[in-house]
Amino acid sequence: MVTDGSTKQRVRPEWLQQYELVGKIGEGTYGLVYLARSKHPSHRGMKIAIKKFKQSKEGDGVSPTAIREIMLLRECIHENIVKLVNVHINHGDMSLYLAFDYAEHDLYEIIRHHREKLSFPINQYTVKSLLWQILNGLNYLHSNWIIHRDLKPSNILVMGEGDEQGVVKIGDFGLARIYQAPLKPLCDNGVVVTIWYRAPELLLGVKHYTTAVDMWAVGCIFAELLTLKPLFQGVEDKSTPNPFQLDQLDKIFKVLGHPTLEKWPTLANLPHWQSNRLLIQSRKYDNSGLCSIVQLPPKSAAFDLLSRMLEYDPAKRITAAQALEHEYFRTDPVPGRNALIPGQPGEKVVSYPARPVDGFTDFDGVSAPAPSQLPPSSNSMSGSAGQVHQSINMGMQQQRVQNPSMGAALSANPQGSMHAMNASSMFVQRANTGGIQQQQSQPQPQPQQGGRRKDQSGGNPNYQHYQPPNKSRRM
Ligand SMILES: Nc1ncnc2c1ncn2[C@@H]1O[C@H](COP(=O)(O)OP(=O)(O)OP(=O)(O)O)[C@@H](O)[C@H]1O
Repeated sequence: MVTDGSTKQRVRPEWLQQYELVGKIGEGTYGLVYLARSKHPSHRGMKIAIKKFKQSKEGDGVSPTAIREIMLLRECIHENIVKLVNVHINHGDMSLYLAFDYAEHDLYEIIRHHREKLSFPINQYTVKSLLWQILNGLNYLHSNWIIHRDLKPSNILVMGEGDEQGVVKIGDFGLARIYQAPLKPLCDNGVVVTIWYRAPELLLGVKHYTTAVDMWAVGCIFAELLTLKPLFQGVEDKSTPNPFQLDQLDKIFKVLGHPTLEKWPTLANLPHWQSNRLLIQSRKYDNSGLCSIVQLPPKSAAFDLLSRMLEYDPAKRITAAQALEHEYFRTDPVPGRNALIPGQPGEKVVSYPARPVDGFTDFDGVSAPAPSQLPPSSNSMSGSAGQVHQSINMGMQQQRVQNPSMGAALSANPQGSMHAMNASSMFVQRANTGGIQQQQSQPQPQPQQGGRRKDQSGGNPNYQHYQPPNKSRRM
């Protein structure tokens, strides 16, 4: 127990005492992300990202989305997939906390840094290494029947200083699911891929997702790495629950031309193609052409790979496994493990900024007073979490208060319901999960080392006003 000097007592969950909470680093659809440091003697000071999931709307505890994320993540062990190190549940409000290895960067920030602060593009070696590692992680997921479904730059994490510097980690599996029944209709889930990275078959109402939706998103990310600008920036029409998003399709068709039945025979079966064909076909485009946008020679390996990722017909779209074998990765500069170093001697080293941390927002997303205003013994975040714990579900609460451990590890049974495990086993140890075997993909990127240099300032006025869709990304 911790008292904050007021009449209200705050309970400090035991699991939270393993960490020194530093502050909030981001916010997504499903909750807030915090930076913390481990206090454990063997890895004291190690940075951890803690994702707190919002309660489900029904207020009935941990949401199915969160359960899916845990089940998937606990099984996913691969160098290019973000590592889940710990799982906690606060029984007071059934809020869920997932602790991940912390990644200092993500592609959203890296691209933004080049666009807004630097006067040069991302070097070729870095682009290639980032892309190779995204594909390597994705190939692992797809080989294990997992579709990510929400790939976008902010979900592609890149490790900062340390042994894994410059290594890509695919993050945010909140929307992914195992598709053991690949043809199971997913209408009940709604449309899930963020609109700019959304594949055309989804926009036209396809009933069954395939791994090809991820490859489309990777194509969009590849183009964005080259140009520093989202390739298809459609405006989402939020007034409709159906997946048909005309403006997004419009942006795609403007660049790639109209899809045809010749190129995409199953187009005719898509519900929103049938109902909107005349409207779509009445629009005329003087196609700007993909190669002029990305400024790649049409015969280059890079352009060939990009076009195959942006193939209209999902059945013809290149797979992650095929993409890893593409000529693009065999030609100089070959990809490496540390993506954040120059490919060639003499090329500029870029120092990407650390994530901004909002140290005054507590675990409830509520702004706390500055530390100077707090009594010496209080910890604003842990205290606050305890407060939530105390205020909800008193029956369970009283039982829990007597239990020295306020958190508990989670296990999810095959029916998807959760139960708390013995508090003494509250650390979910990946080593014990018997996770999915890592698939070997080749060629393995060659490890490369290198230092960094402070960034070069200089804005690119063309992209000053670029904003991500729906919400601001940070804080
Ligand atoms: N392991 C991590 N280490 C460091 N930062 C992370 C980590 N995981 C997520 N983040 C960052 O936290 C922010 C919010 O992430 P989150 O996954 O909750 O939302 P999102 O991907 O931005 O959006 P959405 O959840 O709506 O898809 C992002 O900037 C993301 O890069």
